[in-house]
Formats: sequence, C-alpha cells, structure tokens
Amino acid sequence: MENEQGLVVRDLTRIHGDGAQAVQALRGVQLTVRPGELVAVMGPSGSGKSTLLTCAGGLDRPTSGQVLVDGNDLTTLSATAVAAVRRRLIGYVFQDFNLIPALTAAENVALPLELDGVRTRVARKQARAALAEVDIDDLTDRFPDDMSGGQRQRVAIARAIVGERRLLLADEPTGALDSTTGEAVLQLLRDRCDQHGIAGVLVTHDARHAAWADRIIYLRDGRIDGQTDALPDADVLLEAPQ
Ligand SMILES: Nc1ncnc2c1ncn2[C@@H]1O[C@H](COP(=O)(O)OP(=O)(O)OP(=O)(O)O)[C@@H](O)[C@H]1O
Repeated sequence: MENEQGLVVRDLTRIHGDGAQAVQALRGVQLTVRPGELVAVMGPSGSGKSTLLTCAGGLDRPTSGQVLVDGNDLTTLSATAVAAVRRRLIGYVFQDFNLIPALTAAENVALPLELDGVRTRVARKQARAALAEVDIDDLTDRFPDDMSGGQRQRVAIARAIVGERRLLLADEPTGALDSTTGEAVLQLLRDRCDQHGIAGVLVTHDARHAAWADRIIYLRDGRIDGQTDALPDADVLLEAPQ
C-alpha cells in the first residue's frame, strides 16, 4: 500500500462499451485531492465528470490507470476488497439522495456499517452521531418520505460520513434542492473536509457551488482542460446583492 493520503488518480482512462459503440469517457486524467481539500469538477454534459467520480469511488472499473484512496489502489484490488474500501473509506452523495424508503433515517445511515459487519447497536450509535453532526438528530426515527428534500440530503450526507470515511464524493448534490437549502448542503460538505480532513470531490454545473471548493478542474472530452484556484469566498458571493 502506498502511503498517499486522500485521492490520487493517475492516467485514468475509461472506455464504455466496445467496437463501434465504444465511447472514451476519460482520456488520461491526473488528479490529486489531499485530506481536507475540496475539489470541484465542472465541464459540459458528457465530458466525463460522473465517470471520473464513479471510478474514484470504486463503483466503476477504469480501463487503465490508477485510483488510490488513502493508498489503497482500487484498480489492483479484488472486487470484494474494493467493496470493503468503498464501505469503510468512501462516502457518496447523489442528486437524488438514494435513500431506502422502508428504512428510517438512522437505519439508512447505519446500513453501510452493518453491511460491513458492525454490530447493529454500535452501527446505530454511530448513525445517530452522524445525524447529529448534520443537525438532524431529531429525525432519527423518521422515514425519508416524511422529510423535506433538504432533510433527505442531510440524511444522505450523514450516511456518506458515518464511521471513518476518508473520501467524500458528491455528484450534483444540490440538484433537487432550492438554492438556500443547496447552499446549506455545500456548507456542510465544506465543513466536513475542513474539520475532519476528508478529501472531497464535488461535481457541479453551477459556478456558485464550485466557489465552495479550494480548486476547480474543468473536464472536456474526458481530459482536464484547465484548473483554477478557489473563486471568491462563497460567503461573499452569498452576501452580494442579486
Ligand atoms: N454506461 C455507459 N455506457 C456507455 N457510454 C457511457 C456510459 N456512461 C457514460 N457514457 C458516456 O461517456 C461519456 C461521459 O459520460 P459522463 O456521464 O461521465 O459525463 P458527465 O460529464 O457526467 O455528463 P453529465 O453532465 O450529462 O452528467 C458520455 O459520452 C456518455 O454518453
């Protein structure tokens, strides 16, 4: 295991399909996200943003290249070992929350721990702690259908940070939310990276959302086409007259 913390992506390529149908979604992407750093990924539709995120999160296998999460090379591990790294170290936040309707907030958040063999009582305790961290410990026993969109996304974030997560991947996490609720969700992601030294990657179409990141990378046709340091402080943008 290499001693590199955070996320390291080297020469990443991903070809979806084969023959005449083959689509080269990523063409040699290099990216390092250090612990505590939040990087935004922007780019036109079809430029490879989601593919980059799913490869970084071990949900998709790259065609070539390396993906290291806290030194664990997802491209050389067995499928079972990748799944274990995913459950223990990687948290995902999606646009549509992906919560299980039949489970309460605490049960949804505890699920990745329980799947990983953590005893139910311990998992539920950690789930309650994660829900408290995103300020919804009063919703522990509530079902997703009885929550607002913002509350559901907080549950999804709690599920993504529960336990000892080291990498937080968010794909348009504010897409289904109004702008105030969306900003609160981004603030939460930012705080997690700052306070817990988690490496974060945020895919977004919105430059105001990208302003929460330390760095923005631009993808075009599967390549990194440019990079900028942080935009003006997000709080300043929020306070600016509309
Ligand atoms: N499972 C798949 N099978 C075939 N082609 C795919 C698959 N997933 C993605 N692609 C193709 O790979 C390219 C990159 O897709 P990707 O979803 O990563 O882009 P994106 O930047 O996230 O787009 P969007 O902003 O629209 O979500 C696109 O041409 C897409 O059609």
